[in-house]
Amino acid sequence: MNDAHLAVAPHARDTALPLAPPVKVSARGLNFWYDKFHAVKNINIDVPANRVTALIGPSGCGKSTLLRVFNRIYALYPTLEAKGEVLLDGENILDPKYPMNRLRSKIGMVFQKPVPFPMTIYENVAYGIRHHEKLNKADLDARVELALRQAALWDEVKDKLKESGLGLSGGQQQRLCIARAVALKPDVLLLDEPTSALDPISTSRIEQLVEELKRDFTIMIVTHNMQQAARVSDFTAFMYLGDMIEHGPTEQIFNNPVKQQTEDYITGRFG
Ligand SMILES: Nc1ncnc2c1ncn2[C@@H]1O[C@H](COP(=O)(O)OP(=O)(O)OP(=O)(O)O)[C@@H](O)[C@H]1O
Repeated sequence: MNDAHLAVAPHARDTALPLAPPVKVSARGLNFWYDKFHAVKNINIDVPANRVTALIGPSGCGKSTLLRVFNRIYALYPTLEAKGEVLLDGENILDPKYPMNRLRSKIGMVFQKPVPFPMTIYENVAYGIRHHEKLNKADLDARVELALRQAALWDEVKDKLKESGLGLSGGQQQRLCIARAVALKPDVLLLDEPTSALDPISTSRIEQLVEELKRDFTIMIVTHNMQQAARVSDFTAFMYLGDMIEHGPTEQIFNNPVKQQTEDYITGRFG
């Protein structure tokens, strides 16, 4: 990949959106260890509300690890440790006193491989809602429909809600996983290489969807694909060996990076 000046999506300069969006999530002095391995090093970043922030960098640089720390997934494993803060609207979600249930409803995550639950399409979406809220049947139906619409899947599945989610195509399954995540009305959506298992048409569908979803959610996306980062994100952070080398508006990172390492990566000199 040798294109130093990737096309940056026009939405990055969208004048309909305010120029300086408020900060939704901030990492402050964030470090993470897999046992003794220091995988994420002293990260400080502000993630703007209702924008897409892409994490890029060569394989093993810590992108997915950082994303998962934002969802405190590591807390399930005793040898994993995070230090520092992740502030969501000013509250530290890494504080063990911050309830996990609340965290799961505020920060949704979608993984690389679509993994629907082995249940109906309807239940895939309703399951999480029921866990967090008590709704009557009509309200639950409405929430399931809304989530499937937000995930741009409703028209394709509205006549087969009682069929298994596993019967959908890969791209549809990934949109079902997105519906499952947005159904809880989270503030933040974390997308970990959401298109890497998908064909080009499904990939472009999801990219289009990400553009629509940022009206309602703050989005962080890990991607291997620099063109994808340039297409979908408003802000980009470049990581290398656990450090965040540089972050800023996507247009600046791709066209006018400050650090030599960023330029080398963007221009395909390493990685
Ligand atoms: N469960 C684990 N136990 C120990 N080390 C791990 C574990 N998961 C990841 N690592 C290490 O942490 C570092 C960061 O990994 P991570 O998966 O976050 O990188 P990445 O930038 O997302 O890579 P990729 O683009 O290849 O997915 C790597 O050196 C990796 O080997």
